[in-house]
Amino acid sequence: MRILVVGAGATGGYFGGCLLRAGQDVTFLVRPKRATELASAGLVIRSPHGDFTLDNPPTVQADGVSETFDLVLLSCKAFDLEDAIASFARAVGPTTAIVPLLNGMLHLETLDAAFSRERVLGGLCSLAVTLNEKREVVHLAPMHSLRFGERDGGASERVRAIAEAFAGARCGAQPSETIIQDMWEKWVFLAALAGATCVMRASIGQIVAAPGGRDFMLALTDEAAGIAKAAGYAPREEFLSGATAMLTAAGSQLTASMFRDIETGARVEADHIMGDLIARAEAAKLPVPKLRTIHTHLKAYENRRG
Ligand SMILES: NC(=O)C1=CN([C@@H]2O[C@H](COP(=O)(O)OP(=O)(O)OC[C@H]3O[C@@H](n4cnc5c(N)ncnc54)[C@H](OP(=O)(O)O)[C@@H]3O)[C@@H](O)[C@H]2O)C=CC1
Ligand SMILES: CC(C)(CO)C(=O)C(=O)O
Repeated sequence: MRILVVGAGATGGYFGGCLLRAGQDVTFLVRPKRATELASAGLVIRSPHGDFTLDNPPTVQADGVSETFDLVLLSCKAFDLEDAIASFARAVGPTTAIVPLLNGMLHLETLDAAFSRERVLGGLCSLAVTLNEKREVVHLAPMHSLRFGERDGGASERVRAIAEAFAGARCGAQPSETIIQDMWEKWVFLAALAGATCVMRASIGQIVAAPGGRDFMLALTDEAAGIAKAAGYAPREEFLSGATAMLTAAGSQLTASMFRDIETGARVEADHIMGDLIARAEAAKLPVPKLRTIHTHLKAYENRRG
């Protein structure tokens, strides 16, 4: 299977690197600066599962894309989506499957409009990963998981083929027959985690140790879960109990990637993750005051960045 990983940042570098280490036919679509970094230092991955370096990983830049691929693993941030689509459009042929790893949901519509719905699968990844000052991919905690599947549910030949490609990659990748439900649940979890850690500038453990912190986490989760329910994807009991435990765990050092981005002054996906969720609450006439405040906070941060 010919695999194009769009972006070699935190998530793309991690999952693409695991596939490449397993001997898969992987090419990274990168911009010039990242191409230079990868050519000189290789793709360096630091992980609790073991560090590894891939020297000279195969890369291509947008103007060099001339062939189609079987699988496009899309790992850009939402604010780069249009640019990324233009960059990898020529890699998409009649049978190409696109698996996006972005948080949120709105990108599915953008990808459908660009490539047609049948080429776009559902996808998500759950892990904490970042790039350090040396531009190495740093996997911050052992958890890693990647899900992909047909948006209408069920199994398919192409999903089986993708699962086979991931089989030796040792990065927690699994097919899902409920991928849209999974994506909604992840969005609920992320909205509460990113919302709280960004607005409080603190980890879950630090928030729940503060007066009202636990109640704040529960109320935020409730707001987000209500939106998922109104959209027809009420979070499952098992998900809700696991998520609530993680979002209220005493001493937890858990934060969101959006929090890490704010800490380094980087751009955030405010509209894609929080704004779109609020738009869906509005459509369902649901009051979500806490999520609204968080969105205002993120937009104010963006305004301050200029
Ligand atoms: N980091 C995490 O722990 C997690 C992140 N996510 C989600 O995954 C998505 C990706 O996040 P993350 O990996 O952290 O982001 P990063 O910023 O680390 O990586 C994104 C990469 O995409 C590249 N990119 C953007 N546009 C293009 C383009 N046109 N051509 C080639 N490369 C491009 C960027 O390249 P360049 O270096 O040139 O800017 C960058 O390297 C987000 O939606 C995020 O919310 C989900 C789970 C966990
Ligand atoms: C929910 C979480 C922490 C897991 O992947 C995430 O997606 C993020 O930090 O962006």
